[in-house]
Amino acid sequence: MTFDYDLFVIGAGPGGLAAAKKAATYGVRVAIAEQEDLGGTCVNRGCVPKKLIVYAADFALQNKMAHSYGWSDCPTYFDWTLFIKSVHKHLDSISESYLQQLQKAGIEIISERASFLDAHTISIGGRKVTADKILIAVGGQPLKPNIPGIEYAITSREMFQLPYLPKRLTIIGGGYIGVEFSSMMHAFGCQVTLIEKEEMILSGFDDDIRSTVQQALSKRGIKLFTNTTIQKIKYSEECLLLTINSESREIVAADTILVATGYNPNTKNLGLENARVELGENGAIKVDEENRTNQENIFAVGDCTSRIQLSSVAQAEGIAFANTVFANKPQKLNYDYVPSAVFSRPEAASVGMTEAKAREKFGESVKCYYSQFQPLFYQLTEKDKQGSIKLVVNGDSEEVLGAHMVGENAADIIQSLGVAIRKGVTKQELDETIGIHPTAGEEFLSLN
Ligand SMILES: Cc1cc2nc3c(=O)[nH]c(=O)nc-3n(C[C@H](O)[C@H](O)[C@H](O)COP(=O)(O)OP(=O)(O)OC[C@H]3O[C@@H](n4cnc5c(N)ncnc54)[C@H](O)[C@@H]3O)c2cc1C
Ligand SMILES: NC(=O)c1ccc[n+]([C@@H]2O[C@H](COP(=O)([O-])OP(=O)(O)OC[C@H]3O[C@@H](n4cnc5c(N)ncnc54)[C@H](O)[C@@H]3O)[C@@H](O)[C@H]2O)c1
Repeated sequence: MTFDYDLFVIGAGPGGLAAAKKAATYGVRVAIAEQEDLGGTCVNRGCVPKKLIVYAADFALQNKMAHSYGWSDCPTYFDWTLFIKSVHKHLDSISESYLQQLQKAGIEIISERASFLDAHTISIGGRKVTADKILIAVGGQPLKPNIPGIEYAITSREMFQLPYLPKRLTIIGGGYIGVEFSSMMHAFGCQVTLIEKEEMILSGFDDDIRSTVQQALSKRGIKLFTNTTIQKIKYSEECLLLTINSESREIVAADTILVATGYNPNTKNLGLENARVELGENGAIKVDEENRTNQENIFAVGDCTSRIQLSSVAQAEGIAFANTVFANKPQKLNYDYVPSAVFSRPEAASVGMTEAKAREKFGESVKCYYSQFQPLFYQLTEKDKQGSIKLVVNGDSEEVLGAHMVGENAADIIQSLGVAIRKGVTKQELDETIGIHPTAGEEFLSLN
């Protein structure tokens, strides 16, 4: 049987784009369908605009300290509307550059929503196309909990479209998105309340990292409610009123409510039943280690598989898929050492096992090295700004199992350290390494 394409990719986020581009280098005839802008969540309403807002917020934090560094205080004004316009202009230019890259690679771009008619046939823009292999890379979308009045809350998607900064912002969910936005928006002068249902924010991270970030956010003036959920949200002329289910049963007033309680796979109305593709929990596409679904010719990568919902992971899965299927270079990803960072202030980053996970696996032989330090940058001014680092080590082999950090440049430091940890570096080898002084990263080389 002949097909219109060798590979049809649904979704042009980091996963779909990486797979399409890699497959095209192997001489494969590729088409990619995208219903919105090229680049997916990451470029258009995730990592990239988020990091630009982090940079904008850093100016506010640095301005506060500038007088300690000899700069005279002068009035400053932050124009959110102007700033967010220039962010979107930049995002458009990234989408445009993807368009050129895809065209140059000979990949056909179809700017429509795609859905399955059967395992080899896709319906798109009122026509049918066929493909030998199909890759599902449709990402996810924000999950809104079932709370009366939740329709008044916005998601991270709308945060990037805010026409002006709210005076009072309440965030439901103290995970990656909630913590990052609470930190950025507080720096711009918003009164931020963060509500988390667990005992501590940032579930999944090492407990020492969670508590350091939590204390730092509180110290900066973010109002935190943990062990707390929302009973209802009520609209009033002046504001939105949240009734919270905590010991105090307080009512919190907000101008804007951001809900950031997780991401669900985008697998509804995709016609997956027509192709008989099996779904798992919360509609995640079930795949094996080579990203193959239960259908021999259909694969899935990225957030829609709900493995690790990060851009770098989606991208790596896309490349591994193309190498395995089109270049006869079978590639399975190792998910044990995926580094990740929370771009709050202070920044937090992690690679490898948390102390709790390591103890679960290796028991009492696990050794942990923990230190809090005062980053030089803050030493002229805010005396209580603490960085913290932690190494989790297998006591028998001395192998480093995990590294965790809160503080300036944590993401970059952990990323580099991740290479050594993945290669099995021992605590002794770290101790023997000469660092760069004065930096925060050198703290990892002298832990005792
Ligand atoms: C606010 C925020 C901040 C984030 N920050 C970071 C960060 O700093 N670092 C990090 O690593 N990750 C971050 N992430 C996560 C990251 O954005 C995702 O993990 C990543 O984008 C997943 O890539 P993907 O290719 O699986 O899906 P997506 O990027 O979601 O792309 C899927 C694409 O498929 C398209 N699509 C869906 N259905 C169809 C259809 N039927 N037909 C055609 N097209 C379709 C969608 O329009 C979308 O463009 C962040 C996420 C958010 C929301
Ligand atoms: N820097 C980054 O890499 C980055 C940044 C943003 C998002 N992301 C990705 O996007 C995904 C989605 O982010 P997210 O922050 O929405 O999800 P998340 O899973 O990181 O956090 C959700 C939080 O909401 C809490 N929660 C759930 N229901 C609640 C309720 N009813 N009331 C109060 N709290 C509740 C959970 O306990 C959890 O702490 C993440 O899993 C991450 O993979 C990554």
